[in-house]
Amino acid sequence: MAESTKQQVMEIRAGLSHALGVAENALGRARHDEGTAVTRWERIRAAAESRVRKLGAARDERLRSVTAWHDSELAGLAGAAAGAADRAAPGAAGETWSSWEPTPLPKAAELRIGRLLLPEPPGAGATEPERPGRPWQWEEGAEEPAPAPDVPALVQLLDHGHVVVQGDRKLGDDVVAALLLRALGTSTPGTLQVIGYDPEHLGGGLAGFAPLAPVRVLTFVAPNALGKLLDDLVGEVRRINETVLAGEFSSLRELHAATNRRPEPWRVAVLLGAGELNRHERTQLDRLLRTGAACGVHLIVHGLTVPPGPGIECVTAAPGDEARISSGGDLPVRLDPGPPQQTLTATCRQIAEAVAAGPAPIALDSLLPRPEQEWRESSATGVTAPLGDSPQGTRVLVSLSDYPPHALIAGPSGTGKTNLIYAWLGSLAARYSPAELAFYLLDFKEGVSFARFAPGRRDQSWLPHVRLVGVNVNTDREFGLALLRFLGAELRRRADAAKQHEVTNLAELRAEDPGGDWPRIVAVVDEFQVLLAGRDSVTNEAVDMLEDLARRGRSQGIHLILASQDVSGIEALWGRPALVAQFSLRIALPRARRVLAEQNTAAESLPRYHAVVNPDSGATEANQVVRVPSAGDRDRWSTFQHRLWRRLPKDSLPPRLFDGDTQPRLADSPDFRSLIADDSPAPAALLGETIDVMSRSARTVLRRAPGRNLAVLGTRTEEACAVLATAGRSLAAQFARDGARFSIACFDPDARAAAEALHARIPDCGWYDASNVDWLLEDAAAESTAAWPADRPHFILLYAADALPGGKAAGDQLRTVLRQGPERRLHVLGWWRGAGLLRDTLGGPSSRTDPIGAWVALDVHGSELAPFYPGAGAPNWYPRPWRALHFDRSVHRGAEVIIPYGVS
Ligand SMILES: Nc1ncnc2c1ncn2[C@@H]1O[C@H](COP(=O)(O)OP(=O)(O)OP(=O)(O)O)[C@@H](O)[C@H]1O
Repeated sequence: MAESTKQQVMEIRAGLSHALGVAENALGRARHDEGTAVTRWERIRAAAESRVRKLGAARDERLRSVTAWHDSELAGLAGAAAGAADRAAPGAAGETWSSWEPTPLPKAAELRIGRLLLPEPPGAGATEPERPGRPWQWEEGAEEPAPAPDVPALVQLLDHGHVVVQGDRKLGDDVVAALLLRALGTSTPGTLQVIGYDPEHLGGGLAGFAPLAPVRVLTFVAPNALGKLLDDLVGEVRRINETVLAGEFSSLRELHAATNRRPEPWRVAVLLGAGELNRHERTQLDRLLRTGAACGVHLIVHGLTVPPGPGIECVTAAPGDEARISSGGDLPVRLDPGPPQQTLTATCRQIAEAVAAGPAPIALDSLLPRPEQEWRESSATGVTAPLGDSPQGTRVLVSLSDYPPHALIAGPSGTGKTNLIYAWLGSLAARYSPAELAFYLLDFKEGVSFARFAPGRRDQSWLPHVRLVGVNVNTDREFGLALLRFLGAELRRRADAAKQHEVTNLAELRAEDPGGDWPRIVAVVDEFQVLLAGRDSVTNEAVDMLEDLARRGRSQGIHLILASQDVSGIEALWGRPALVAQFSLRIALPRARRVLAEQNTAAESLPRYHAVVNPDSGATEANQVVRVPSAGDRDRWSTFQHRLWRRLPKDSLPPRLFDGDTQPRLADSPDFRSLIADDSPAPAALLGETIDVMSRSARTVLRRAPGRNLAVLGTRTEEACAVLATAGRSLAAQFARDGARFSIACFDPDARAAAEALHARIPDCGWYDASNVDWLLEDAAAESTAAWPADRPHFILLYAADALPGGKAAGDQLRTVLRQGPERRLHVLGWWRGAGLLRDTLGGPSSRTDPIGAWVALDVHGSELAPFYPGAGAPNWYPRPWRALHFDRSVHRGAEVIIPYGVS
């Protein structure tokens, strides 16, 4: 038993020990599991925390970007609104008072009265703390969103409607003052008139604008005159509708946009508290509210109830954020303070001064049709173009046709005569193409006023209609004659064509010959009194030709415009009543005398920049007052001219420019350029440029015949050398290398350089001076008396022939050459430094002068030339710089003035 008990104990012990081992194992595993679980739990917890953090950051980031987007979107919209407002209210219309100054604008703008208070972005103000609050969520250095721009509160007045101010009286007064000042500051002085009605304060409400009263930019009506004011304004509206808009336009704004004209001022009536209106006043007010704005009549009403309506902006004046404008809906408005007193006074004074100085210029554009309408008119029966507006706002049209055919313009210096001509030509040039209308322009004034129409160094364009421009012609009256002769020739061409087609005037000729070149011609001669000054042959010929052109040009489409500072003193004109009568279109600038009829004094009281246009020889009933736009601005003119010029075909020729102040160049002479080396038996020596419409060269033909020598007379070395150089070069150009012989002899050291220069230009030319000229003369005298003419011509150019050395023997030889040489093809082209010295060479006072068949006189008086001039008289010649008198007895009836070619 004991054994079995022991056995049992052992078994139990073993069992217990086993159980203990198992339990310990289980405990160890459980502990391990617990450790694992704890680790896992901690990991999971850490991950969860990190995710929460990340989600928070992502949420914050998202929130931040949504806020930023919203802010920038709002700022963008506000910026766009501010930009639009800037465009709608540029310069003085929208500038804040701190930097405000008047800036007249080309068209009416909206006017600022305060600031629109746009909704604040949620990021701003109260919501600020919600911006990223944790340091890691806000990037260092990131830009704060820009503050929302200031969006002005604008109201429309000029060319749009009326403004009614209600609410706080004092703030309302500031609004009225701001509106008025901005309206005045954005319009050109004088183009806006203010009429004040202030029964309570008797004008005190507009006291700051008082400087405008003396110049009538501001007028007040009496407390009991509201009815009359409204009646007057209604009357203006009716007149403007009837005569200015005339059914063609629905408003002045439309008229302005279409024609660039603004013939009527804006009239702004400020009604400050009117009490009760009677029925008539109410009706008239309603009419104005309905119809005034189209005619530039606008009302600013303060302290009077006006029901809302189209075109009426209602401003509710209130402090803080309580103000409103009807076009702004519910958006609150913060009103600007009233304009600073100093700004107000200074601006009003400035405007008053400008108005007192006279009306502001009107731009040339107001005369021009739209570009797409240019060159549409036909000149078959005449040319008609506006010259400006009448004081009543209607356009004043000026015509040249069968009646009136020609115009006389007068205006004392500085009254705008040249400007009027520019404006008229511009107005015509825009309407008629160059095929319909051609201009010939001559200005006898010193200066270059017509030069703008021709290509210049700075601007290569020209006015396409212009065929001829003469500037600086004050000393070259002959150029006036040349123009008249040219027009006379054109008149004959037209008359012949008319005869051929059996018609009597240009309109019929054009109908019969549609392919012909028959533009109307308008020839303008500014300061034409210079042409008719003096009792000489130039004046006589000019008046005769003018009379003929004026009489017959009418039906052939040739129109003359003569302009002068003072026509009253032009004897040659008033001595020919028949001539004056043809100039039935009269244009008088302020204070012009005698151009209108005797009793017609309209020009005496004309304001600046105005003219009286009278198409009926100055009869008072035909007066039309016109305000002439300014055509003086070179840039504007140039833009206009370029536009027309670009329409010309590429190969169009520029107009002929005659500038009396510049020396022509031989190299530019078409006659010189066309010379060919054909060994002609009748070579022509060119001498200088003729004063002519075409740039022709004066010439003397040196054929084999007695007397075919040329003498240049006078002491002016440079000019004498220029004439001889032209003659020598042009002759040389007509011969092959051996075709002619040239010899140059020079006896004046001052001329030596020029003589040598010519010598260098002519191949194989002989050179002689005092030391060896005897060889030349001996040889030449022998040739001159030979039995047969030489086989080639010999041209002897003598510089200072009067200083020929060699005494009597040499003198005799030279005489022989002069008398007999030309028949044997020996020609002398000599320079004598005086007409008497030439006479001495020829053998003294009783000698014959016919060996000198042609001469060019420089500083030699007409009377000294008598022996070399046919008939009893002497040519009418007073020396003037760089001009010469040319006479060739084989072709001329009288001498002609020429311009030596510059040395180049
Ligand atoms: N209608 C106008 N509007 C604005 N400015 C004008 C107008 N007419 C003339 N002027 C200006 O007045 C000045 C004198 O004008 P303009 O040269 O045409 O006068 P004028 O009578 O031809 O004088 P002058 O004979 O001395 O040349 C110029 O500066 C010109 O720009």
